[in-house]
Amino acid sequence: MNSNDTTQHVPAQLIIASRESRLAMWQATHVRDRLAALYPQCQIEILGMTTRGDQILDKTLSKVGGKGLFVKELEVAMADGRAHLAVHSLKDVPMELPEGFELAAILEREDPRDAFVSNDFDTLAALPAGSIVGTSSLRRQALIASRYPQLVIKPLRGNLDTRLSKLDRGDYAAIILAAAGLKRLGLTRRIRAYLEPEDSLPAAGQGAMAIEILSGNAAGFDVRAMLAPLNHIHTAQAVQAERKVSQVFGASCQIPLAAHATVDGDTLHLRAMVGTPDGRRSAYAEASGPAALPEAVGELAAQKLAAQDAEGILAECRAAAAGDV
Ligand SMILES: NCc1[nH]cc(CCC(=O)O)c1CC(=O)O
Repeated sequence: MNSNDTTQHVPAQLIIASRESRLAMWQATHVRDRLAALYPQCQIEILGMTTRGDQILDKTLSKVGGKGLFVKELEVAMADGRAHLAVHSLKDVPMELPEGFELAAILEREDPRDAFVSNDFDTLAALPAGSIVGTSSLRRQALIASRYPQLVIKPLRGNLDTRLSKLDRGDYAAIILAAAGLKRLGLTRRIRAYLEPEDSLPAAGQGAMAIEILSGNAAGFDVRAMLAPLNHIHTAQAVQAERKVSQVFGASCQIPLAAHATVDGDTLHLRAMVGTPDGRRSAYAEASGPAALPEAVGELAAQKLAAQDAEGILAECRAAAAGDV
């Protein structure tokens, strides 16, 4: 057999585990359609599931256990043989996956920027003093606190539709959301302004989708090889560099941390930031290097942050989080 001939390995059925939010379902459907085009003989289905992260709507995620809450149930479904792959927003995937799981493909990134969404105002700068801005991201909170100290930040949880309805009923003057989610759901018209990476450096992995699988050929066929055509090399390199920075600082949702990379030919450019939630202290670094060695570029940026007392900043974050309970 020719090694390029994968047809013999294609199973009759493939099951995709997904959260049930509209964005998660859009993403899972996108993956299903692309796989269906590649493997017309395979029947592909989506198994929708509610995760603990979806159920907890009243607290800031950082206080209830962080990102893992959105992926655990999907991993259990794969381990039980109820699904072969899981589609995630990469931003929600913890840096360290549980033993036995791996990311098999990273899809081409959508717009990585944060978006300013408001019914009455055009930009953050246009908001009157005392305006309430909704975000539950410590990274976005730190940015707003440092640049717009006259604004009041209030937590905002729930899926995209829930967040938009809280804005529409007047709980907030404006909210900050990832542009990627709004664009995927056809809600681009809700975006009043984009926060450029210079002003609001995106979170590691923002705008990218990841496909997680069980390592090895647990199901008796090579899922990883089937997903390989969906992997977007430049996005994969960029997010590896970004996630390295997060990993070095043991990032949980409790740290305002941003990392954003772009790949230009063979070169990867990475920008990274850590700060305190009150926006008073931050460290910022840039690093460039071979796109083929993304983790090395990530480590270089992390070293530059460390040289600006990133550890001291993180210690302050931990103290703030502990004092908050
Ligand atoms: N934390 C929730 C989350 N995870 C991924 C996205 C948006 C889509 C993406 O970044 O791929 C969002 C919503 C948001 O931050 O506004």
